[in-house]
Amino acid sequence: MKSVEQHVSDILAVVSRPEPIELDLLRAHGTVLAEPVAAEVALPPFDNSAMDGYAVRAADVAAATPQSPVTLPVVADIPAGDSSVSAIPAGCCARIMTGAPLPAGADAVVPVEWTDGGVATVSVRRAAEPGNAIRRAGSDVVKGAEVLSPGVRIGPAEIAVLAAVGRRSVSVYPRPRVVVLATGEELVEPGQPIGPGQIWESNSFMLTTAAIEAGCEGYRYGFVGDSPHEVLATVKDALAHADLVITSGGVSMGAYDVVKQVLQRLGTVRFEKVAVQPGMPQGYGTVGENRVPVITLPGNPVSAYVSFHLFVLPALRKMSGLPQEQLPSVRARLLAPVVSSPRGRRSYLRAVLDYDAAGGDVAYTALPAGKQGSHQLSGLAEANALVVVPEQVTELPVGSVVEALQLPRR
Ligand SMILES: Nc1nc2c(c(=O)[nH]1)N[C@H]1C(S)=C(S)[C@@H](COP(=O)(O)OP(=O)(O)OC[C@H]3O[C@@H](n4cnc5c(N)ncnc54)[C@H](O)[C@@H]3O)O[C@H]1N2
Ligand code: MOO
Ligand SMILES: [Mg+2]
Repeated sequence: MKSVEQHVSDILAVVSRPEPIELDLLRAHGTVLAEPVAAEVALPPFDNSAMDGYAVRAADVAAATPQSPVTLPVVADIPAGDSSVSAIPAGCCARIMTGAPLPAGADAVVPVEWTDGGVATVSVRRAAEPGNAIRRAGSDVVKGAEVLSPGVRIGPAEIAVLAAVGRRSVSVYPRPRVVVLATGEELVEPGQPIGPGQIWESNSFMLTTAAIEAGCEGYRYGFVGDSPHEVLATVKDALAHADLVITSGGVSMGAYDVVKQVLQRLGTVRFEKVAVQPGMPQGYGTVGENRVPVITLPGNPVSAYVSFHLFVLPALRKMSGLPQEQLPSVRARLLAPVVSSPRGRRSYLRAVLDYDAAGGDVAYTALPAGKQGSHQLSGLAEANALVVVPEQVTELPVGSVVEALQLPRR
């Protein structure tokens, strides 16, 4: 059987990072930056006041105390955005607001709270050190400095930085369009009644939303039955709209597992067994004239979920322009035993990971969440981690220290 690592690297070989596009700032939210961004001007661009108060020469108010305040004439009023006051003479001051340009001649700002708030003259009760309440030009960013590097995901903080350096649009990698198609004759749309032998379809909903949470455009193509004709027609149609097609179901040994036969006809897709539990039957390749990458996941719901995190996420990262990165991994102490894990396959058990302040160098506990069968979905919602049981390990007592992969936060 093939290793998990080999399967990830095989999948990464069939997907590629797209050419960057220019997007308006708000549309760029959630995408990955494709260019280094530098500040064209210093930030702040000019010396300015950090407080509402009076721009003074520190020397003029050096003797001010509550008992003997210093009174100065107010020769100008400087709101934010007003650069008309170029300088103040010695022995005078200007009323100034937060963010307003500091006039030449002034070297300190006295907050209004230290004064009587006068308009024509002001009485200052406290001395200000030179530089008090002044934000110097370039004290945030010097001119020409790189403020963002390529490969970062653009969230609100990055948007703030981009806007603050004057960018209205940026070069980013387009969000991958991920089309999800489930297969299975037994499937029924949720909301419709189910008959004997039928179940409600869930994988395409899970996979579509997981792709969206990973920053992609996710399209649920719904599901098709197990007729080769139907699967073929639907996959062909999906290809026109996809940078990646994810299928669920129909990849194991069953007589009606048609995904295999259909995709082999449409392109170069390999179907293999990966040494993992759950998620053993896997496929990947490219299909159609445009060689659209396809990843075929097993139909068992938990297998599809775990496979998404192990095999699809790395592909989505590459296609999004992100650097490769594993799920965050911590060491945790098991709160319940692992009774049996298949020899030769690495198990991923969904678990509840908790911080353990008393744990010393093992700072987490992990409690396997619910029943662990590939069809047993119910424990998934409470799980926030996958506990890794290595290939050669078949059981683990309570208290064993294990590796736990943290699932993306919701
Ligand atoms: N003889 C063998 N049988 C099976 C093997 C094997 O090696 N030899 N592997 C087992 C393993 S492991 C898995 S995992 C599954 C994979 O099956 P398929 O990918 O072929 O998926 P299906 O047969 O279509 O369905 C499996 C299971 O999952 C349910 N399912 C499928 N799609 C959905 C969906 N969209 N929403 C909810 N549930 C879904 C389906 O009803 C089946 O119960 O094969 C084992 N068998
Ligand atoms: O490998 Mo399957 O995913 O055990 O159910
Ligand atoms: Mg099957």
